[in-house]
Amino acid sequence: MESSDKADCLSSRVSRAILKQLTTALEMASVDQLAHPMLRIEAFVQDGDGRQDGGGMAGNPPSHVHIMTTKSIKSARPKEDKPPKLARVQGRRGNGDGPEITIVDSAYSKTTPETETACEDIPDTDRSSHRRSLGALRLRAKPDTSLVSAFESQRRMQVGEHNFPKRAKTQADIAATPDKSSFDKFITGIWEHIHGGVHLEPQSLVEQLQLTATGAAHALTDNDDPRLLNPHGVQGPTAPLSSVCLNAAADNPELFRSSNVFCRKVTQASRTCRSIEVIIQAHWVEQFDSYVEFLAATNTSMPLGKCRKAALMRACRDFEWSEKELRNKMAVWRGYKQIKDAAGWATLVFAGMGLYRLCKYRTDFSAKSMDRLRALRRRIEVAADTLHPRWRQLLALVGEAPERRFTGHAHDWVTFLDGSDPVTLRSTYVSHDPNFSFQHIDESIIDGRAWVAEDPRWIPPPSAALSLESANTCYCFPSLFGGPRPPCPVRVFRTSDGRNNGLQALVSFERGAAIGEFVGLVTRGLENLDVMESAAVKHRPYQIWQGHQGNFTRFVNHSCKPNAQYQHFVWLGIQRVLLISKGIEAGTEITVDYSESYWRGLDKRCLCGESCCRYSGEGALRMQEQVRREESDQGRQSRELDNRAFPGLKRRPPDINIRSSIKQKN
Ligand SMILES: C[S@@+](CC[C@H](N)C(=O)[O-])C[C@H]1O[C@@H](n2cnc3c(N)ncnc32)[C@H](O)[C@@H]1O
Repeated sequence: MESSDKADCLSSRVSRAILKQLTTALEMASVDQLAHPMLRIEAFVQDGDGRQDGGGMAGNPPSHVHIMTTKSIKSARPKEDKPPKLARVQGRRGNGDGPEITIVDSAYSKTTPETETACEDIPDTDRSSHRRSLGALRLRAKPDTSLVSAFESQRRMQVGEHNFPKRAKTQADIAATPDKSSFDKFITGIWEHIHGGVHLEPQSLVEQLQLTATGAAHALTDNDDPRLLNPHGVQGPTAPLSSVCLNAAADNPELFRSSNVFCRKVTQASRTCRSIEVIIQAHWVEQFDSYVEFLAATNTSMPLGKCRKAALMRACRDFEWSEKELRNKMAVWRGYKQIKDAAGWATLVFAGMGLYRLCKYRTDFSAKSMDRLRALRRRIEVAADTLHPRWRQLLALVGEAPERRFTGHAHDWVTFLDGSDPVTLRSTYVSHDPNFSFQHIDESIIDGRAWVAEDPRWIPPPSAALSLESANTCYCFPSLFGGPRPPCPVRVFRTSDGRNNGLQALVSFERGAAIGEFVGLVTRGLENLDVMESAAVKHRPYQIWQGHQGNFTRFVNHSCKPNAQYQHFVWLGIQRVLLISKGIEAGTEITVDYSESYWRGLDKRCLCGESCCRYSGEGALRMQEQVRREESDQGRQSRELDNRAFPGLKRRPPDINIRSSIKQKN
């Protein structure tokens, strides 16, 4: 008899014996009392060294047989009573050297007890079906492919050696998965946060309001009374939250004002908290690294990897996070540290929400990007120190010096595009003007000696009514004149081509946007100096001079292909000269066309470097010659005067003249 047949017989005998024992033990007259009786036997046969395969143990390959049978032990039933079929799985394990493992499940037997008992007498032709119906014990040399194919159309789960059980994605699954909308993500986010690691503790909020808002938020603003944060006078960290908030209706100006200030303070405080969060997290990564170094130094036999693991495990316990969670967070925090290393703490403190995304997805952490950040470092620090004088107080939390490095006005510093240390504005002028001084102003100052008590920029109402300039319809006006002007995102920088300083746009300005107003001393009669010439009323020209007073427009250079222009507008009856973008990319220099009347007869050459440059080299000389010829034309001279008086009406860009009255040498 073949070994497989022997196993079948063995299976039958064992089944019968167990069945007999079971019916006695369970005091059953017959298994027919059971609705779906099944018998399942599992047996192992292996070498006596106690090893099993698959465990990665060294030594001889295991020589064992693993036999499982799930056997129906009840006679055939009517079709409608059949229990649902179980999955039939047939698999093989082993490397071919030793006996194989065969697993066969048989759900429902059509065999009768008689056929089971007479196994030796079964004709060869019936044996395969007999074996299958028994789902019997067997040793199998090859898998029975007939079994596999018989169930190919059924749902099958597989457990691979290393895979977690999963159902393969079908093409239909992929096609049916729509992109999640932002709203769906928002809802999912709520569930994730409610069930996730968010800790909202109102009492700690009170502490934050008191400690952070009065300390750190106050650090970011100069002039507000921190007591306004707490209009109800919270005395200590244990005060209830209700005593902090404003719960009365704002039905009088004072309460409304308190509410405004309170809301602003809390908003600033949460912004400050975000800054604190990122610098602490970047700093924690530094501390983690130094703790790993400490472990490596004190345990010389411990490999660095193990030191890291030990530090991580220690941190996981203190954070009360899983290793996976901490590792994920740490990857982001390490990004913060890298950015801090390249561009300094100010970059982290003033980074927006983009910082998290950048560090989580590491979208652009190339060496080139880091070099760009390094070159920005000093420019960011100048802006941070001068516009937020107390921001460095936050650095006390990470053991850094809180003293600011760059004092004064933001434009008292000249920065370098290559990232070199900034220099003072004064130092860039003293070589040609030892008495150089510059006062930063937001509004023009009327030169009393030139204009006594009147403002030459004033436009009388009848004339204003006729003028297009009086319409005040430009959308730029609210941004420039509708409230406090925020500092303009521009920076004075040192040019590398002999034009001394220039003005750089830190953000992009869309075409038509007002960048700022040309302000300075409103005077008249100046000669041999760079001035803006204008006139609100015909035959009453005035000059705006930025020699000692002005704003950032003072540093706008000329280009023959400019990306901005000066334009007249009238605001509340006063003519203004605005610097308007023609479409400016972030990081580029802001330039205007000073106009022909500026360069005419000037013993300077234009250094704009544009291929269309009109005032340099041969072209410039030809232009100057032509200008000389034109100047002899008296009629043209008077037309020019008109144009200067009403540039907004009669001339389009360049419509304002910066005029240098330096006399022509000949
Ligand atoms: C209004 S200021 C501009 C800022 C100036 N570069 C500075 O450092 O103060 C005008 C002066 O800048 C210089 N300048 C501006 N544009 C120039 C250009 N395209 N070529 C040469 N010099 C230029 C000239 O010296 C001019 O007198």
